[in-house]
Parts: sequence; C-alpha cells; structure tokens
Amino acid sequence: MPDDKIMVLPQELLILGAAVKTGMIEALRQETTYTALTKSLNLDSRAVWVVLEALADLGYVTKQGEMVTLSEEAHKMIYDSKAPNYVGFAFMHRYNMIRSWAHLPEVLDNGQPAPRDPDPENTRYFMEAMRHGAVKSAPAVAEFLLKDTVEEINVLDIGGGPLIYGTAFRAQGAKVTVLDLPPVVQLMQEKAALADITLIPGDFNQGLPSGPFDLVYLGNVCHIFGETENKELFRKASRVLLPGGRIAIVDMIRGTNPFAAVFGVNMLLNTASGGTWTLQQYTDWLTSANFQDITLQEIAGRQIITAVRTDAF
Ligand SMILES: C[S@@+](CC[C@H](N)C(=O)[O-])C[C@H]1O[C@@H](n2cnc3c(N)ncnc32)[C@H](O)[C@@H]1O
Repeated sequence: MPDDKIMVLPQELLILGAAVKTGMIEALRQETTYTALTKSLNLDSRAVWVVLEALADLGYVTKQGEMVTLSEEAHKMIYDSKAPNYVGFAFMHRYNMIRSWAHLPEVLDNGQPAPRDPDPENTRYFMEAMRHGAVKSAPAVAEFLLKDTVEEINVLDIGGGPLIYGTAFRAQGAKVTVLDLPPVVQLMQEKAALADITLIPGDFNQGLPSGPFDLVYLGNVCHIFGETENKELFRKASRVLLPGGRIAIVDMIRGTNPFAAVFGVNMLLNTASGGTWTLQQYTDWLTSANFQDITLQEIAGRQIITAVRTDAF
C-alpha cells in the first residue's frame, strides 16, 4: 500500500557497511585512535571522524579519551557466533543489495544486470546472510520433508552451500550430499566435514551427482534462472532420483503474495534470466520432467512445492 514508509533511509546499515568495506570495523577490534586508524587505512581524516562519531553514538564503537575500539555488543554481534545477538557479516549482503538496487534505472534502460562488486569477501557475506535467513525455518522444513521416511534416505541439496538445510536433513537421519559452486565449496568445506555432509563443487547447469537419491531439494535456487534452465534442472533432477523419489522446491511463488513480485526485481537486478515464477509455471516444468502429485504448502513461513517422480522413463 502506498504510504510514507518509502521515506525511511537505512542510514545505520549504510554507515556500518562502509565501515566494513573500508576495513574500519576489522581495525577497531584492537584499541586505536582516530589518527592511527585514518593513517593505517589511508582514509580521509574528516570522514573517519564523522563516521566514527556516528558509530559511537549508535553503540558500535566505544570511545575513551583518544582511544576508540569496537564496543562489546558490536563485537558479539559481528564476531561471536555463540552470542544471542550474533549476525556475523550477514548484514553486508543487505548492504550489497542496496548498492545493486540503486542501479534499477539503468537496468530498466538496458535490461542488463547491475554491475557486480568483484570483492571475494562477498561470497562469505552471502553465505552468512543465507545461513542467518535459513536457521529458523530449516528444522521445520526438514521435519516436514522427512517425517514419514523409515530408512536412512539419500538427499541431494542443490545450491545448499550455506549448509543450514543440509544440517537439518542430517539431524533427521538423512545422508546428505550438497552441490554448490567451487568458491562456495572452498569456503564451506570445513563446516561440511564437521556436519558430516558431502559437499561437491559443480554447476547444476552442467550436471548433477549421479545418486541415485530419494529426495532432491532445491532451496531458493529456481529464482536464479529462467524457464530454460529450470526445466532442464528438473529433468536432471528427475534422472538422479529413484522411481517414486521426490523433489522439493522452496521459493517465493509469484501471484501468491506481493513479496514474490518485489523479489523478482531483485533477481532482475542480479541475474540475466532469474525471477520468481507462478505455481502454473512450476507445474508445467515439473510435469514435462516426469513429476506428478505436485502440491504447494507453507511450512515455517516457507512456500514448498513437492512432487513425485513418475516411473515413465
Ligand atoms: C539463494 S542461495 C540459497 C541457499 C540455500 N539453498 C537456502 O535456501 O538457504 C543459492 C545457492 O545456490 C548456489 N548456486 C547458484 N548457482 C549455482 C549453480 N549454477 N550451480 C550450483 N550452485 C549454484 C549459490 O552459490 C548459493 O549457495
């Protein structure tokens, strides 16, 4: 609904994001001074002073005389994974989103995705944001999908690099294989080993691990690509499933809530063919890939489409 919410500017996120990007937050883990910080990071002294004052008044920085350091609460929020207020660097993904959303007029003009910041740290920020976003719903989704299974089942989690869903499937007794892009696998391999998850590098547009699997899980993956890629992905999934095996797709279903259409703009900005798709589109694509019994349900705030592989091969 049109209202004055559009007047809100996320200034706190923009200040904090810039402080991370310039190295200020990392440098503030040690006690330092305005002058030393400015010099060591080769930044503008007036700008550093103004931003540090804002960070201090917002509670992120503690000042004592000349000395400045990250506040205890900010330290817990960003660096202490056991703290109740921990978010890690998940907020940096939001910061990056704002940067790409500001390019919407050019995207409307030329139809090309917004320019990408090649900073390799962005993979880590993205993983942390995905983990943060999934942690509440993953146990309920895993329980919903695996509750009626009696034996240990084989799950393929495509694009499951953040490992939150994989961990939840593992907790339900499943054997879990995760496929994700090589930079993600490199970053997450250690966590995967600790969680007893097999993490495989690869591009799902090129191929899938051969399996066979009882369940193929696609969590927030179908919005990255368009009709051609999704149809082909469902066909590939169908081939690595056992007869009677299931596919489960978590995504935002266009036409069921306004958020799906808004998220479609995010995918317009960040991909060449991605978007959000209607239940009818999913139904057509799944049917053409030999799936039946297609249903849409909502579990823990997530929309889940499930379907069963037919024997028609
Ligand atoms: C939006 S995240 C979803 C993460 C997780 N499944 C969830 O629901 O929280 C998309 C994931 O798919 C992975 N991905 C994107 N394109 C891929 C591709 N072509 N092949 C394999 N993984 C891909 C990304 O690296 C990322 O981990």
